[in-house]
Amino acid sequence: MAEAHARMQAELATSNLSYSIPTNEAQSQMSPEIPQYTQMQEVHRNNLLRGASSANSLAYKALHINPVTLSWKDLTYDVRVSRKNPQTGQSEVIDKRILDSISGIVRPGEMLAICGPSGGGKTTLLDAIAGRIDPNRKGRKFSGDVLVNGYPRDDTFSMVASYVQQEYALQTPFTVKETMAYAADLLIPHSESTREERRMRAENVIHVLGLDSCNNTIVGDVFRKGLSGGQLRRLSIAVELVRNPSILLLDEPTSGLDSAAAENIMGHLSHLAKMGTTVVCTIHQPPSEVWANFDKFCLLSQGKCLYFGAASDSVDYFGRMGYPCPGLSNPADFFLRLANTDFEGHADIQALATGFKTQPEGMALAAGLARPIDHQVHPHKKTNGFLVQLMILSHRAFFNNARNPGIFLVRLIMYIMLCAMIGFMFWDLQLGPSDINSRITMLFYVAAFLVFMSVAVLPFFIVERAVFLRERANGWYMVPAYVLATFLMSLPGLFIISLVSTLLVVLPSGLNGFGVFLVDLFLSLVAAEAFMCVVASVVPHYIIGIALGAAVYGFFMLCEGFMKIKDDIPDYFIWGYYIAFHTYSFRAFMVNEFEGIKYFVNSPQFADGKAVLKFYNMEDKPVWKDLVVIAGYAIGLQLIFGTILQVFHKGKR
Ligand SMILES: Nc1ncnc2c1ncn2[C@@H]1O[C@H](COP(=O)(O)OP(=O)(O)OP(=O)(O)O)[C@@H](O)[C@H]1O
Repeated sequence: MAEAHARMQAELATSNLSYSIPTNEAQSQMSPEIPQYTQMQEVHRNNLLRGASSANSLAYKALHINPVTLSWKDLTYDVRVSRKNPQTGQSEVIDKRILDSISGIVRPGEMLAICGPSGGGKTTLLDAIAGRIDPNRKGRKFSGDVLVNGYPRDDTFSMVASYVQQEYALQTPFTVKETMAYAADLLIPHSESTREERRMRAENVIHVLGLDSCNNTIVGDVFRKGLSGGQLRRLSIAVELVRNPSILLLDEPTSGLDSAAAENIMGHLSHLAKMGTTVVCTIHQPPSEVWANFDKFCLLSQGKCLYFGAASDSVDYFGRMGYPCPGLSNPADFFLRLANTDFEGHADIQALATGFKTQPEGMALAAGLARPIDHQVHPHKKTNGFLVQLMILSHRAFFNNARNPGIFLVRLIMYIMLCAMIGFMFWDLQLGPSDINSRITMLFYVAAFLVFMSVAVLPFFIVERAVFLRERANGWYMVPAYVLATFLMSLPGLFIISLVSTLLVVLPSGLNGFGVFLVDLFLSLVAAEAFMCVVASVVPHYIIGIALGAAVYGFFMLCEGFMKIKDDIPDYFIWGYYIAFHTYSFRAFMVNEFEGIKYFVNSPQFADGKAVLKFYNMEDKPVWKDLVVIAGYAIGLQLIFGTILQVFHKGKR
């Protein structure tokens, strides 16, 4: 027990935020709103601690949550869309109302479910609460206030709140334990915690979400089976819990799960709420077991609020409004049928939305919003510095690359197979006329096709992008730290691929200049990978990215000075010759190979290597300059990649 207390103390000491935590005395002076929370929390805490042998109880206690009341007033969101006018048949541009003056309040210890039919506005409302809607985008109009303990939400919101999105975005090669360890290392300031304390925090969250049994199971991907859907969902929640957020926002936490898994997750969320977390989740159609967990319920349809209040009062409310819920039926199913305007039998949405404001429940909401909040929270930003972030992200990126078969192993095998074929095809080249052709075509193939194969990594970069987006939107780290870490940690794998490829190509064929060949291939692959990063950051789907990458590389191959020598390239394509990094890569391979060849045997056209270079407009082109240009491309493309992430990938829509 003493050990458990020490563990809890350590947990509290590593709290990421400093809040004014209400004392018992302060709590007793709180408004009538608060005792409901504190008593409930206390009872729940005591119940959990009574069975103190359970690891879960201690873990819950160690999750010391600071109370935050989240409220929103009159959130209205219009989007400009074009549609066909049903009367005239002409297309017209209209302002579509996605959210129509939505208000609500959730207090610590409460779990709010935002329900409604598909397209009702649930995700938009959650995004609006979380500040994930960009009000400055063209064609959008957004108004209304979101308040944290009565104060306008500001940029410290990401320190108090965590958002768990619907799609899983986790790095696939890591186990639950490793994923949580990285989350703790990134989110908990190292200046205020020891490594041991961060590990303890991670372990506690693992206990809280019941993930102990799969502690050593990997997330999994197309190559390897890993966690189940329910476990993935819980891990997605767990990584955001590691910094003890006071507010937890979840978009469809049960989507795609069977009813047992859904019930299990909602049970965990309900526990978290009872411990003081303010929980808001969207949910499409909760089964009755899940419905039982909700304290508050909000029903949306066509962006309008049909009900906001205690879940337990909703059946009575709709009965009063003329829609009695049939006995023995799941209230959530009944409400969804009322709100779903796609099918027959729905309620009069406008009448319900207008009527709500005049009913006692609507007036209680308005009164709750007007009342001052008694508990205070003063979050201030406390994050790790650039170097600490760089160190952790580099560590994570290194092992992610090394263990992700799609990023390293599969590519290494592809390169080994292809380069072995090249080696055997061009075995022991001599100095005859046909060998001149063989050397040139081989170097073109290496410069063009080995670079082209970097397209294969794109789908994995798209998966990585989703992880980055989630983490950045939740304020995990700075973009430059992420870009630099991923860039630096891609280098060892690319060097191994380049070295193995060079060994398999240069040694069997007897090409010249092993060292320069290796450096040229390595830098070309680094530039190619940087280009793929840029492509991955701009395309909506990996298939479009592969098509785009293939098209650009195909064009660069055409322009690199082999298919047509530089002087013969038409003027309208000559820019392609200059911008393609393939040009510099191919030229460096050629100069490295031919500059040292003093003669050819029986070759009337080319007396020596220099004559070949002259024919290809490559004479007097120092290799080092081309290598510097390729390195410049790699760095420049990484800078473009970082700028795109910084400016366009803020997690707002
Ligand atoms: N930027 C936008 N431009 C046009 N329409 C939009 C935009 N954002 C949201 N919408 C529309 O607003 C409506 C609400 O979308 P939202 O994703 O919030 O619904 P939802 O209730 O979460 O649905 P689901 O349960 O299917 O996820 C939909 O009809 C959607 O097409």
